[in-house]
Amino acid sequence: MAQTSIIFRLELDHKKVSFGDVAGAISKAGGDITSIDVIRPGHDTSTRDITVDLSDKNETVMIDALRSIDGITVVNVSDRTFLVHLGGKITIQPTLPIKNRDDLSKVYTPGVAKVCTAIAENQHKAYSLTIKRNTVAVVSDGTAVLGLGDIGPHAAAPVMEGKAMLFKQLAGVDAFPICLDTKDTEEIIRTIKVMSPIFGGINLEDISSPRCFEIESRLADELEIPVFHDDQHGTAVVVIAGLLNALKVVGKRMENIRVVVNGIGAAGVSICKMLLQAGVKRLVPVDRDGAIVRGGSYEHHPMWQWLSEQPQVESRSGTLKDVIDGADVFIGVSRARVLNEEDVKRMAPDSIVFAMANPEPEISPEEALPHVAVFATGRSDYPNQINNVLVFPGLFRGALDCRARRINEPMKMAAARAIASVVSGGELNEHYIIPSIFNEQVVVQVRKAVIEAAILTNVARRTPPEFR
Ligand SMILES: NC(=O)c1ccc[n+]([C@@H]2O[C@H](COP(=O)([O-])OP(=O)(O)OC[C@H]3O[C@@H](n4cnc5c(N)ncnc54)[C@H](O)[C@@H]3O)[C@@H](O)[C@H]2O)c1
Ligand SMILES: O=C(O)C[C@H](O)C(=O)O
Ligand SMILES: [Mg+2]
Repeated sequence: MAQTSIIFRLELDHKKVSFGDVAGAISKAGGDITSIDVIRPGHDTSTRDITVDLSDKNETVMIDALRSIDGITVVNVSDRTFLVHLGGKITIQPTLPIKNRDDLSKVYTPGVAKVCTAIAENQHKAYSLTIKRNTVAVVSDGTAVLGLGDIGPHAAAPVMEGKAMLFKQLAGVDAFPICLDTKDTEEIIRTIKVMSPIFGGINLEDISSPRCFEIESRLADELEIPVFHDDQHGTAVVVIAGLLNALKVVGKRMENIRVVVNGIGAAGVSICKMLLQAGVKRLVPVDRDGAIVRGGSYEHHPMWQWLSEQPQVESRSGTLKDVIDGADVFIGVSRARVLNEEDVKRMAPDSIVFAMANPEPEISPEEALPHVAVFATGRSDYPNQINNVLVFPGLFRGALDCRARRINEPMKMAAARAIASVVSGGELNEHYIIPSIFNEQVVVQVRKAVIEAAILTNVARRTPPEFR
């Protein structure tokens, strides 16, 4: 169940209640007190901020329980998650101060004109003389935000700001969130193209399928900077990394496993493609209407049509509940709670379940864990977090540092292997198949692997000194 952290500001009338009564009521309503701050001490009454961890569902129960006690006044309730978003999560800062007219004349007119002219004469100088060398646009139209669906560009912003924070903190990449108020494929392509001169790369985010496929492939072809749809390829890369290690834990091989992928949207299509590249021979892609089968007809969806033409895709039709029977691996990038305990029980022995829908996985750990050998989700509050945040910071760090023209398949596979390799043989076990995002080796290794692959495949336009 999802946990949340709430701060209750309470005024206590000491003639009627003791702090012990408050603590007892909180615990009875299912909360854990994690901190207590005395805001106003007093003999007769006092005000305290009590931080409580509780399940999402218990919040109103808790408020009612506290209000019902004579002597407690609930002054305010604040959700700590909202508090960290107040005013947005990133800011822009100059790299040097402007202290006097001399400084001003260099960073701004008239001095700046010389620099502009230099770039006009040689456009490549934009990489050394502007923010282009280190800046990525994180672009969404708000149509497939996490698993929340089409919630619009304003509501998408907290996720895009979050991605920008992660880019900066983990890899030193300056990323700017851009939420577009259009769902029109051509308009999105055109908008990104016209704003591209200032950016060194484009990270597309939470754009629903199937539009995301055309938007990405057109931009990748038409722009000279890397364009990467995070939900497709970031997810596929991290899934392959997790699977490489999970297979070692259970002692199975890519060539022998039967894999069910549920949710053949942005993430699912790219995961299927990368599984095939990694050597999977039995693949069952499943969407809302059941399995996508070899020999089927999916004219309305070119990527599903492509999948149905692959020899490794099974021809047996059925619903998720049918095809899960005997599967070695389940990868969910669909919706919350589409699997239950009975379903995972019917998988092959030593099964692997990656339930990656956000914010609620396809099956909860409580239900899955007793029946599977390896379990992972996309969330930071459970073990084995398989999330594309392990990929995009290091991947763009590498792509920017070697000025890659694009991000190709060998670069993605190299990134997957690099992430997997951060967990050493001695550390690897069913609860630790994927490194933490706070493991500094992740960005270091992904960057290195991506640059090496870019140089080998001739998409690098610069060789960083340590690779010469
Ligand atoms: N952990 C991660 O790093 C990570 C990365 C990307 C996406 N995700 C999650 O994966 C999910 C899908 O993301 P996306 O960007 O691919 O979205 P998307 O909208 O492109 O695709 C979702 C697909 O799931 C299908 N679907 C919906 N309900 C289904 C059901 N009950 N059974 C089978 N298929 C169903 C839809 O028809 C669609 O094809 C979201 O919950 C998202 O948060 C997680
Ligand atoms: O944003 C995340 O946490 C992962 C992924 O990009 C998603 O859309 O769920
Ligand atoms: Mg996303």
